[in-house]
Amino acid sequence: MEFDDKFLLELCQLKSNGSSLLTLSTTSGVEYQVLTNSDSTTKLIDIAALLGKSMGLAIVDCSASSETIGVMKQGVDLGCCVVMANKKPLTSTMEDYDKLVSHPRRIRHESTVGAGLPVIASLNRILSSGDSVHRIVGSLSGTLGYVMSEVEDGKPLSQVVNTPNQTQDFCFHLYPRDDLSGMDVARKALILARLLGRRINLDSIKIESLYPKVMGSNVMAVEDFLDNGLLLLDKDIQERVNKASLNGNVLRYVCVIEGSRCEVGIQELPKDSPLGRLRGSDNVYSTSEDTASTTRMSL
Ligand SMILES: NC(=O)C1=CN([C@@H]2O[C@H](COP(=O)(O)OP(=O)(O)OC[C@H]3O[C@@H](n4cnc5c(N)ncnc54)[C@H](OP(=O)(O)O)[C@@H]3O)[C@@H](O)[C@H]2O)C=CC1
Ligand SMILES: N[C@@H](CC=O)C(=O)O
Repeated sequence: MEFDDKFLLELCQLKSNGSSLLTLSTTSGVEYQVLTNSDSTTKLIDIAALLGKSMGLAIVDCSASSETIGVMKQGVDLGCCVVMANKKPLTSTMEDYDKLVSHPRRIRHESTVGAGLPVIASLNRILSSGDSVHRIVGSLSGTLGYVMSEVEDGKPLSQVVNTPNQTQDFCFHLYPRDDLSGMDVARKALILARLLGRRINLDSIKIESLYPKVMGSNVMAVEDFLDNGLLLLDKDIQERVNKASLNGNVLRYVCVIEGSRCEVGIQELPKDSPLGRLRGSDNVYSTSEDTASTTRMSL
């Protein structure tokens, strides 16, 4: 069935208001069904069993949930193709990862790293040509890129996070700490490291969070974090920005993968470097194919 523009617009408006798709009630006349998680899992598996092997049915995971891991793995077993924007299945255990990538021609997850940049395709191309990748450096979070640009322009972090943003294609909504903890970038780093053949888990990655553990989601409610917690961070980040600026540098949230090193965190970088020149939510990704960094690909 094809959804018409009116219906799709209603869906977009619902999500822009921060509501759940489960609350959908449309006047567009389109026939649709809203399924709870357990209903949708059962239906999906039934359909996958029917069409997976015979038609190469593709299951698409556009959630940000860990709950989809089981169904994606069953889909693979039932002969389906799997397509993911969701990073969580690919950053679960090595056992889950091995299952998901067990048929390389049947998995695609281009937007898990670099959003619209063809990062995964380019990296796979280099690796399948037989070249090895020595180093990856990138600014891989549109959200943290935007935050760093805004604090560089003198805005307090609390204001940047709390102000709805009209010009960017994201906003801090229900889970601001997914990005601010560095966890979302760490997941991207893990996906890249595993593509390079590293058999590591999330806990092997050194992650710098923009807030202390006492402001974590298991300690502080999201409203408290947004209204009070962030205010406590403003001074420190502004001091770091000013210190970098005195050296002619800027702060960027950077992912580095090299040898056994895999880390994500704030780095002070020259203003005129590829990452230093970034503004707003743009991403930059660069690989070096030899230790001297003379053979390089940048996106
Ligand atoms: N936004 C971006 O620019 C980019 C996003 N991504 C990735 O794409 C994914 C989606 O991002 P985004 O659209 O911003 O995230 P949202 O949180 O806005 O949307 C996630 C959707 O998934 C639904 N959902 C959550 N859990 C389940 C489940 N168990 N089964 C079925 N559906 C579920 C949610 O339902 P409900 O409506 O009920 O909450 C919601 O509609 C994320 O993994 C993100 O990291 C990747 C690249 C860029
Ligand atoms: N949170 C990411 C988007 C989804 O992966 C970003 O800020 O780039």
